[in-house]
Amino acid sequence: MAAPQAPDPDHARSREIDRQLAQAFAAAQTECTILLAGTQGAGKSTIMKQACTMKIIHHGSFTDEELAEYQQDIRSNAIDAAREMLRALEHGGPAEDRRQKLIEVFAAETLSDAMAKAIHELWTDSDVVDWFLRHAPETILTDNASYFLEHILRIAAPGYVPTQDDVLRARVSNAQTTEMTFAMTRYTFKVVDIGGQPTESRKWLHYFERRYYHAHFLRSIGRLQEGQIAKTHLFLLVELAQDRLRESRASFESLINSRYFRRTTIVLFLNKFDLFRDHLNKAPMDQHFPDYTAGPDSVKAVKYILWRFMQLNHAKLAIYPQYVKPFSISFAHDRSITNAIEMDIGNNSVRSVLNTIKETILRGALRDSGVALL
Ligand SMILES: Nc1nc2c(ncn2[C@@H]2O[C@H](COP(=O)(O)OP(=O)(O)OP(=O)(O)O)[C@@H](O)[C@H]2O)c(=O)[nH]1
Ligand SMILES: [Mg+2]
Repeated sequence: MAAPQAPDPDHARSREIDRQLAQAFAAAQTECTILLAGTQGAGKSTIMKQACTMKIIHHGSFTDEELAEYQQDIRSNAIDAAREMLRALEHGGPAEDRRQKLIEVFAAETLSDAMAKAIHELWTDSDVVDWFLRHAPETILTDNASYFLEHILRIAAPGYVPTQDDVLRARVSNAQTTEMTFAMTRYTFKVVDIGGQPTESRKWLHYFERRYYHAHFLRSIGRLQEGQIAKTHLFLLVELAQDRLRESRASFESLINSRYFRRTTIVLFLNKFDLFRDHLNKAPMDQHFPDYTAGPDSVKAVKYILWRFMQLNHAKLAIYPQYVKPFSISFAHDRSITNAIEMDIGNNSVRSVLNTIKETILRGALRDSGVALL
């Protein structure tokens, strides 16, 4: 009797490759990959968090467990904010006695009750407030430092559970890539946050390289037709911080003119509009852009910045600008906005941006994108 034949490893491998190709082909029909790119701190994870609350859209918020997970990070954000305030006050600020007192309690690493009280006392001191106003722009605190200082007593209280707004304002830099998938009608959106460490930006190109070769391979063996590949959209986040615009413009220019993105839809998010608007009076635009002459009007200033970015689009890609306010919680002063365009900018949410994109895709108005069409 003939001995049973040993399984042919080549055959098994070939079947496995077939299975993977079939899977990739099926996914390519309806999957839309959104790649979040942008310099460190531009707001990629904040958009991710916002998309995450969309995922659980019916609850419209993070769960209590998810909120609680941020407690430590928010407390350390608050300590960092207080340190930043102290550093700024070192340069001739008022209330030197209270500053010294605060430095003493800062010996502890965790946010104690005494520390929170001392921070609160200093931050609400009218001389300190005036001094910060008078010494802007060199004393403008970063991002949401003033928010955490304002809420210091609540954040330090025993049993503190962060609110959704606290979580959106938390700064937790991620070096690792995170992915999230959610469905909208027949599309599956995969949002990929590649992390913004300077060395990580290389990963963007790696990521596209992999997709490029993979899709090319599929097409070359006749499994994919033009337009059937996964749609990949590059969401480029640019923070509207005047002092970081030079760096953002450089990375924008190299990315959009790279061969990988030649057929990719680019959505340019001009982010942190609320901070930009608040800083505009304290830090006039012409300090960084001498040819800008339209004064402290935030809408004109944003349009000018957008124009400067669009000038770098040598490859003439389809770029869709969006102004986004990622926080669903409204800012008190938003109500006073009367200018219709400004209203539009200030009230745009990630959800409406994604909806617009979804509709545009469904209408087929956006060019088919993705590196396989290179
Ligand atoms: N006020 C305000 N703060 C924002 C906005 N977008 C992001 N932030 C804050 O900016 C900080 C940095 O945002 P992240 O989302 O962590 O930035 P990132 O791009 O993920 O940064 P890395 O992970 O370091 O690459 C956080 O404290 C956010 O809350 C905005 O539109 N307005
Ligand atoms: Mg991040």
